[in-house]
Amino acid sequence: MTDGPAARARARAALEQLVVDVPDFPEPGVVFKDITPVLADHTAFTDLVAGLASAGRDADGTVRVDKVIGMEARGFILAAPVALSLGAGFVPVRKAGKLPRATHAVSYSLEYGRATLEMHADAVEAGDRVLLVDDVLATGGTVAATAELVARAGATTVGVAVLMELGFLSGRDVVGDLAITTLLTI
Ligand SMILES: O=P(O)(O)OC[C@H]1O[C@H](OP(=O)(O)OP(=O)(O)O)[C@H](O)[C@@H]1O
Ligand SMILES: Nc1ncnc2[nH]cnc12
Repeated sequence: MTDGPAARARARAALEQLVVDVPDFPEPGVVFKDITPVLADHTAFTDLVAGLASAGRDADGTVRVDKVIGMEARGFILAAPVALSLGAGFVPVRKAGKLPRATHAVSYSLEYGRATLEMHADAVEAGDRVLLVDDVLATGGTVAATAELVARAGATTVGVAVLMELGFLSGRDVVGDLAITTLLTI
C-alpha cells in the first residue's frame, strides 16, 4: 500500500464516483453521504486508507503518531486499517454505554441530534500523539468531542483525517480547540 498524494488523488476520484447521496436520511432535510459502495471496492478502499494514513506521517515518511482513534461506527472501519498501516495502536471511541471499563465521556451535537462519546480512560497514555480518523466532518461536533477525550487523558491530537467535509465549517479555522490546519481531507 502506498500513501501520499497519488493515493489521495485516486481516492478522491473514487469518492466522487461511488459515494451515494441519500436525501432525507436519517431525517428530512439531511442529505446522507453513503460510503458503503466505496468500501465494497477493494482498490478504492485501499486508496482511501493509504490517503488517510498520510496524515500520520511527517514529510519524510516518519510515523508521527502513537495511536489512531476511530469514532463509532464508520470511523472504526477506516481507522483500524490506518492504524495497522502506520504501525500504531487503534483506539475505539464509542457511543455511551458500550465500553465495559472506566471511561472519559463528553456530550456533543451533530447534524442530526446529540450524543455522548466515551473512551476507555487508559486507552491512550499521557503524552501520546493521536490521529483521529472518521468518514465525514459535518458540524465538527464528533471531532471536537473526541479531541476533548484525548485532552482529558493527557494526550495530544496531532491530526484529523476524514474522507469528506460537508461545508458546515467553511470560514472557520478551528474545530473545538483544534486548529483546522491539522485537518487532512481526502
Ligand atoms: O461532524 P459531525 O456533525 O459530528 O458529524 C459527523 C459524524 O456523524 C457521523 O456519525 P454518526 O454519529 O451518525 O454515527 P455512525 O457512524 O454510527 O452512523 C459520521 O460518521 C461522523 O462521525
Ligand atoms: N450528511 C451526512 N452524511 C453522512 N454522515 C453524516 N454525519 C453527519 N452528517 C452526515
